[in-house]
Amino acid sequence: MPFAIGQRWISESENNLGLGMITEVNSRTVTIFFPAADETRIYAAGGAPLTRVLFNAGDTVTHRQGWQAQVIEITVNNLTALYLVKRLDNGAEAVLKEMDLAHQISFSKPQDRLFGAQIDRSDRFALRYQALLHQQAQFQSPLRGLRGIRAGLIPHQLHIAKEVGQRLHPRVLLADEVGLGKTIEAGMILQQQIFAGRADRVLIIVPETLQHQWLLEMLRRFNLHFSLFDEERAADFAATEEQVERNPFDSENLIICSLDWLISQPKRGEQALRTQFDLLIVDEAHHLAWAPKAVSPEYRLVEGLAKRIPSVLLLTATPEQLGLQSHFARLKLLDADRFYDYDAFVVEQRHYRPVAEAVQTLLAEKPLSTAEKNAISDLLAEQDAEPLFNALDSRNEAEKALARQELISGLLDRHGTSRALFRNTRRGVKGFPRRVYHQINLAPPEQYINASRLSGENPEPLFGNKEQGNKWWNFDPRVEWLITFLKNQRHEKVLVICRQAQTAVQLEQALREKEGLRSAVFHENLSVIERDRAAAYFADQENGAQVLLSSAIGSEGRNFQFACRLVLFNLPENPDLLEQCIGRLDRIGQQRDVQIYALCFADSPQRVLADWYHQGLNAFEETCPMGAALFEKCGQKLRSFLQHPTESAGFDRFLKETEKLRLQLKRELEEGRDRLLELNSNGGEAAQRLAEAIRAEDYDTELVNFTLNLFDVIGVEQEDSGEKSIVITSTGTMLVPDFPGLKEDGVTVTFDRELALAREELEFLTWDHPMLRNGIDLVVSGDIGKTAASLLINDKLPPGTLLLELIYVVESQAPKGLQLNRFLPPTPLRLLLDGKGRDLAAQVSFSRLEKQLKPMDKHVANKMVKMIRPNIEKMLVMAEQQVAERAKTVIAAAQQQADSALSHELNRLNGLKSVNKNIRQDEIDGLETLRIQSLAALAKANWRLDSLRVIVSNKS
Ligand SMILES: Nc1ncnc2c1ncn2[C@@H]1O[C@H](COP(=O)(O)OP(=O)(O)OP(=O)(O)O)[C@@H](O)[C@H]1O
Repeated sequence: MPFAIGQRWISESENNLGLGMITEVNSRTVTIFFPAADETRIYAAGGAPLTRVLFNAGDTVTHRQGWQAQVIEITVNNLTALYLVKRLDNGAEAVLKEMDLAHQISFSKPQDRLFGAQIDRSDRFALRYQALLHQQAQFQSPLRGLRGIRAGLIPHQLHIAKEVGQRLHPRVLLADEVGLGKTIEAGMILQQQIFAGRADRVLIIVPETLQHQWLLEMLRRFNLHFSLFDEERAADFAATEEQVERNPFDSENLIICSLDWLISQPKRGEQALRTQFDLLIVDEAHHLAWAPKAVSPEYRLVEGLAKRIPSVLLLTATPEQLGLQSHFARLKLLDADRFYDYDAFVVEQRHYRPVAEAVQTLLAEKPLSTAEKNAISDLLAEQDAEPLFNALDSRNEAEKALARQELISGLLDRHGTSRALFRNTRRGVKGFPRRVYHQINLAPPEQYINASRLSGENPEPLFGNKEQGNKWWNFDPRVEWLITFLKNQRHEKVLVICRQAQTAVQLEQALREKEGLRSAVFHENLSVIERDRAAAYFADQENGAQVLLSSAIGSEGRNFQFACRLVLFNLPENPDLLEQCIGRLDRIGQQRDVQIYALCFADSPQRVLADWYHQGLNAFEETCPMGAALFEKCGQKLRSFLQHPTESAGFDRFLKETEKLRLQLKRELEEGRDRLLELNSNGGEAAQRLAEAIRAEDYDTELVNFTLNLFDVIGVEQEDSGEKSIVITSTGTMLVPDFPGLKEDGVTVTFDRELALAREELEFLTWDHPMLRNGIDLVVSGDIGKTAASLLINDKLPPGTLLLELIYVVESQAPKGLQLNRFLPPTPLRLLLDGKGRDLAAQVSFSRLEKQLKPMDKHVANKMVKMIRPNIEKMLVMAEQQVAERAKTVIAAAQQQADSALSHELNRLNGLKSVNKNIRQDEIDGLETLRIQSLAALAKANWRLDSLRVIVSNKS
């Protein structure tokens, strides 16, 4: 092509110079200036490594002033081009001279890049294809959001997380017994929702004492960076002279704040209500008290939020702590349609047994008796159970299993609280240590007797302000006992729980002054930072405090399983609080038996309570799920014994009665409600298999190879640091200025879960890690590897045989809210065409071909592409025709999958509506609209050429 001044060309060997302009031409040389790089090159006119840039009608071009336009027509005048264009900014038509084109140029279509001399390396093309395949696999993987957490693989947690995390808008109460990992479950649900694009904005509301713990857990285990909001932070958004007041909750996407703060500062609660969040988590949700005539402000606030926020997770280990009504009210927050009438709920609770039995038979894969079939038909009155019974008799095992599963989930859904409530118990989760109870009976000091103060459960506050000799810690034998106990166990960490902050503070002083014992205190009058500092001081194994003296607030949520000795200086006032206290130590990760010491004075209310807890409820040595119910039932009698602790008549009988009631309730719960809940909550064998599947993916060679290759191709330096970890650092020669997650001074990464658990400073790499997800994104959304040219060394092919390897991507560009990636993620389709347009992809796999390829010199590649451009263009047309069929099949399968998944959900809701008149029609309509919109969007799904490689054969 002849050169002329003003023409635009690009360098074939130095793409980064941008779009050059010919400034001088003579018979021997051509001079070209590259304004973007401010460089001039002079080439021999004959063999200049330059490619002419000409646009065609329909292409988008950029003017050097920055505006963009679409080419309508091109005319060439005196060897330079004039483009008639339509501006994209204002729609006006204009003439754009070639020399006025922007100096930076980047072709995005692979064929434009190929013909525009922007040919990339073959290894980058391969990386791009692998990245596309992995991206697709990750979108479809059932393990997404579950496998990347820095945590052990515990089946019941994984089961709940998977079951709930994949729902469109999960609204559930996570009520595992204390210390079984509700925080981890909530985090995994959240992670899946984030990955699915369903949750961007998340609000976590927790008690003040747990804010930092949540902040750390989210970061450490899930790589989620939350921001902590309190009054100080919110005050930054106050109105100034220049600005009106802004809503602080609009300023971040992931927010943690305390319930106490939102309640004490009603304005903040209102601001939270005015912000749109996608997901709400409320920890220690038993604080949301509700009674018909006494709705707590906490409940009211969360009720308001739960009405606006589509996904809600409530967490509590003791759901019935404030009574069954409050429990029901909380379930109502989650699903007002399912929990619409308290009386009906109470009746329903009594009728779990036949449901549990029917489910049990189905689970055991035993044939159903006629009576059982009748019972099921009654229970599932709204639907015809007959076809499912017939399917159970079928010979087709898969059909049978499906029918069984449908019956079970139908029964659980409609007649249990199961869809909204998950509860695992220690009984169902193996590997917990024992709890050993020690009742320490002490003689009461005279002061307490004389002052007739034994009628109070904690006498010591009355002796806190007395003159020195009469201060309680100078005569209370519990102090001496504690000192001796601590001295005898110098190397053991001990958690001491008192009822009041004052007791903890005074005890600290006494231990320090009397024996120089180091202790940390933890109570409500300390700031949040001071509390965290105290907890950290206690946790420090080398230089930390031997003992943590805590008021009752230390009994919630905290992780103290590194200690195994609990001293109850005062006894908690109800069985659920007692369980919360013991749960600080008796939690996942506890390696030793938990030793519980209750300090009691003879004939004191504390002694009465201790005996009732121990002999009546057995609540020290075992969890007592029926504790709250028994406390309600026996409360009055218990109070009378507490008021008259010296009158023992009838007390033994009362203890026996309580025990009898407990055993009876236990049996009922185990056969009925709890059995059902557990069946639904622990996931059985499927959960074990899930854990196994994730374990098998840890250290997966595909993952390791891809990651190392990614680092390699991008130019990230890797150094093996032994012990299954690698140090990676950025270099000045990386393909991109920044690699996601790579810090300036490097990062140490590992693929080993155990190592990552033991060494928190290491990044635990899985397909879910941001470094991989963003790294994949970096490759597939950019231009890396969009084109390549390679030599195929194969003696069987005639030299010069041309093959074109094309990667198309089928995708749907629908609004994010439809979350179509679950049905149709960007899906790569590979074609390998020969000159006649035959697709050899099925015969010659990517990896097989890859092994026979050799890189081609860039200069040679550009020359070759120029020469064979007409052939390539013909093959591109043939490829377009061939890919269409395959892409349509992919789209049709996605449509079918979407239809069946969304129709299933719709049928479920319709089914529920027939037993529950309160199911809102608008909810059903909403789901139907979603189904229609999703199918319509999928019908518009399209495909595009993503990348291509020119391959020419040669002899070895
Ligand atoms: N899968 C896991 N791998 C490692 N540690 C875990 C795992 N699950 C839970 N833990 C640890 O066990 C302890 C209890 O977990 P978590 O705090 O989530 O329980 P919880 O049910 O919320 O407890 P609580 O009822 O006290 O609020 C924590 O220290 C947590 O880090």
